Amino acid sequence: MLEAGKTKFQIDLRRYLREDGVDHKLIHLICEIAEASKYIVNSIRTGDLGVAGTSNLYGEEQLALDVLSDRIMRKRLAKSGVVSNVASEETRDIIAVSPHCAGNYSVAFDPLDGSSLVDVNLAVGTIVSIYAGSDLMQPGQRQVAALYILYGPRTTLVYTTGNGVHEFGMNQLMEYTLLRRNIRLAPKAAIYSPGGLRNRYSPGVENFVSYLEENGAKLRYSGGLVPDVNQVLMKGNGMFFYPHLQGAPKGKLRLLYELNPMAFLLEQAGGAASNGRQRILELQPQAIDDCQPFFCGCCEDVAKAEELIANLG
Ligand SMILES: O=P(O)(O)OC[C@H]1O[C@](O)(COP(=O)(O)O)[C@@H](O)[C@@H]1O
Ligand SMILES: [Mg+2]
Ligand SMILES: [Mg+2]
Repeated sequence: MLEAGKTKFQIDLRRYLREDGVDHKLIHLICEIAEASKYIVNSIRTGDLGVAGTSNLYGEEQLALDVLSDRIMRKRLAKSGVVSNVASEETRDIIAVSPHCAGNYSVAFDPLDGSSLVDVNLAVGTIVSIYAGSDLMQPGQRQVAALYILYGPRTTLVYTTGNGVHEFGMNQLMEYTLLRRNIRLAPKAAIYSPGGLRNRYSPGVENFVSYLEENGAKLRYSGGLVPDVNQVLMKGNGMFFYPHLQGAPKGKLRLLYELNPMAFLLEQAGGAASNGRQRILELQPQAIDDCQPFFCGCCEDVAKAEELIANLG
């Protein structure tokens, strides 16, 4: 297997996917998404950082960057020739591209995750979930691939096709080359990222925070799902949660666009992801805008969160 830094040449994403035995249409799709990200990163670096004057399905004000990133992704996917249906956090319905083409894939995505961090110049991302065929309303365990792109000081792409989790970095030529293969999580967290308002936590979640702190876990929270989950994965010993809250029993994060792809990646790294009562990847989505509480990261801590929530709520 190819190793970063152990060969004379950089190993690029397409070559790595081929070596990984990934279906050629899926390779094409992932590489098209990687291409789209070059335009998104350019927009983030130099584009309009203001509001678009519109709102999305969740009633949230859209940034010009939300709208632009969504358009960049949708155009690229529509022209890829291998996509049946797409669903985006920024659009109201599933959009049919070529719904009846056999052998195609369907894609759900969050084009710009962490919009509230744009004005303060913190890291943001794009999250992508891929299914074979045309059905996007399936439990996440049927995903064939998931990935995110992190627009931080460096741009990185982290993917799984069900054969481990691999990280690529964008080089000076804007090509993605291998940084780390087979990223793994330890069983227990040394850092934790708690989302949502703490004074609205349930007793179970409040106890979970105490448990993490008593076990020496340090607070590390940016407010962006992609950088926060990336930190859990790359440090290999973290816990992220955005729980059910008083007044918001389903939390804030979206099953199709955010939780399923992140859960697939975390499980592939030896971690776990739960809504506090059930494995995320087993949940049947009821609507494209379904939200769920989210507890993910090191498997022993996810199990502890489930235990405390079962006992205390
Ligand atoms: O600051 P809040 O409202 O608690 O929410 C933080 C969460 O919301 C998000 O920004 C939601 O994603 P979007 O930016 O794509 O809407 C996550 O990245 C983050 O984990
Ligand atoms: Mg998001
Ligand atoms: Mg978003």
